[in-house]
Amino acid sequence: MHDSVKAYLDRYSITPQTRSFLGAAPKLFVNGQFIEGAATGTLDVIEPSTGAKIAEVLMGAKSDVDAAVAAARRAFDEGPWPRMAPNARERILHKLADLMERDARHLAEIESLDTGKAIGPCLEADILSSADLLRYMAGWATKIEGATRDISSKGFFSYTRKAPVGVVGAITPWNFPLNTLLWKFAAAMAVGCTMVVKTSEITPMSAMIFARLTQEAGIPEGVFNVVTGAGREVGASLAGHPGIDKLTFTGSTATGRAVGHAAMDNFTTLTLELGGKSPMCVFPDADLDALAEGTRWSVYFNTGQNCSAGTRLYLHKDVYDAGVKVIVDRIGRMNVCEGLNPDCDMGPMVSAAQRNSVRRYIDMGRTDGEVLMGAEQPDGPGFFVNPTLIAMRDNKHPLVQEEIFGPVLVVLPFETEDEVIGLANDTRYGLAASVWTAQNARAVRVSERLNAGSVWINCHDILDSAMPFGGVKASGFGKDMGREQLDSVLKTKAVTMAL
Ligand SMILES: NC(=O)C1=CN([C@@H]2O[C@H](COP(=O)(O)OP(=O)(O)OC[C@H]3O[C@@H](n4cnc5c(N)ncnc54)[C@H](OP(=O)(O)O)[C@@H]3O)[C@@H](O)[C@H]2O)C=CC1
Ligand SMILES: CCCCCC/C=C/C(=O)O
Repeated sequence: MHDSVKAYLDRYSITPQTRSFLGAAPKLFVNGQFIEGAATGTLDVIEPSTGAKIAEVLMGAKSDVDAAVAAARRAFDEGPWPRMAPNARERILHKLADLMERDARHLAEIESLDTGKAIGPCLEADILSSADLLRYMAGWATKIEGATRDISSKGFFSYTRKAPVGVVGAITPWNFPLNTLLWKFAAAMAVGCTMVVKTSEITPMSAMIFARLTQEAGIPEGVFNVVTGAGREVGASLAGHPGIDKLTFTGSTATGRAVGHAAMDNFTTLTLELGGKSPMCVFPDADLDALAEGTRWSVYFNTGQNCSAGTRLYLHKDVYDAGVKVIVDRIGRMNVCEGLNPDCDMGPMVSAAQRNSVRRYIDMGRTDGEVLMGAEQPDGPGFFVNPTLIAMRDNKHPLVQEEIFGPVLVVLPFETEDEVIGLANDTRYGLAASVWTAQNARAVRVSERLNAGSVWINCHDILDSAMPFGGVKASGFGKDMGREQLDSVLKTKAVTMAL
């Protein structure tokens, strides 16, 4: 391990579990075993606050995906998991949530070291919220119901029967590695599916700890499998694998399109949770302090690496200056530093490539807009980008239309309700949006007209295990979380019996 990372770890009292995990390279998890499989080599895992290598991960091969899918298939076709009493599955999932809570600090440390996340928010938003989702979905295990349909007048008795869809393939991103894995895992497990997950090669570590916890909780072998490796190899072979029954993906719109085509070639059912460029529409009567806090939580939290971040701010002209001021005051106080620092509000970007991409957008903003905050970038080996606010005029500009995935907020003025709805909906994306006003009637009216999967009123990015999440248009389709997700991991059979 590089001296700078050793010194970084020594500055904070990390758990012994984290130290020992970093000493041993994570392996693939297939059929209940940690194996090297057919891995062709390793990939360095880079710690973003120092820019130095912290671990290595195995580069799995296509044959590892085949082995993992075969294990998941056996576990589904012959194993106890889909066949056990639903309340037995429920108990195991609650035990797994207990274990996540027991090891929450360790999981948060690993997630922070892998992604650069600020440890405090990471503990809450990444780890504990994932355990909460597991408990929420565990409760559904005993509540999967079909229905009877009365066609007795024709001399028949009919009912529907819900059954687990089968083997679920999941491809997860690097911005919320464990959390998005749980977004896929919890519902699938509750109803009795089995699963193969391919994690992002940038952030593979928390899934490995989670795999150990699934063993400890008593999830049978083959039910949950993890194959690390490159997207273009492991990810592509999982997406197009004829042995999976459902593919669920979170990531970029471009990759989502490719995996979607691959899945459709096999008639594999599909959930795509893709990019966003979510608008915040702020009317003159809005609570601007709440708005500033909303931008902190949504745009700058997680260094802007959040698909539903409210990164397009439309401020009514009457509160334009006041809105900008309150945001600059609030966000300017954020502590941008290394993620393990307990006082960290915002850590570095996940990778040098992501930092460079964000800097290119900021450079564009310097030329084509007016920088109101940030933009100057810290030196040093870590992948830091300061919180940035840029005034723009042209709604068609790439800074206003493209997903930057960094701590960069663009602000534009508007005058009328119709105008802001037009501006907000003028995007290829449709993941989320928010309305900020003291008038309930206006809030509801505007929320009805915003074309997005989630609309928040006087808040942004308030997520809950019970609320479905997923977009429209180039933000994808299908839902994670909420009871709405269950249908995506179930198949419905219509049964009719002659009386
Ligand atoms: N909606 C969201 O939450 C996310 C959006 N993004 C957006 O995407 C941009 C680029 O990030 P990037 O890491 O490239 O995101 P990707 O969409 O490429 O990565 C998401 C997942 O897909 C995998 N993957 C990559 N290529 C393929 C493929 N051909 N077939 C199957 N799976 C594949 C990745 O693996 P691997 O990492 O190994 O390549 C990762 O596990 C970001 O700047 C951001 O705008 C990114 C992440 C999450
Ligand atoms: C406060 C936002 C939490 C988002 C958690 C998961 C994000 C998923 C995504 O970006 O796709």
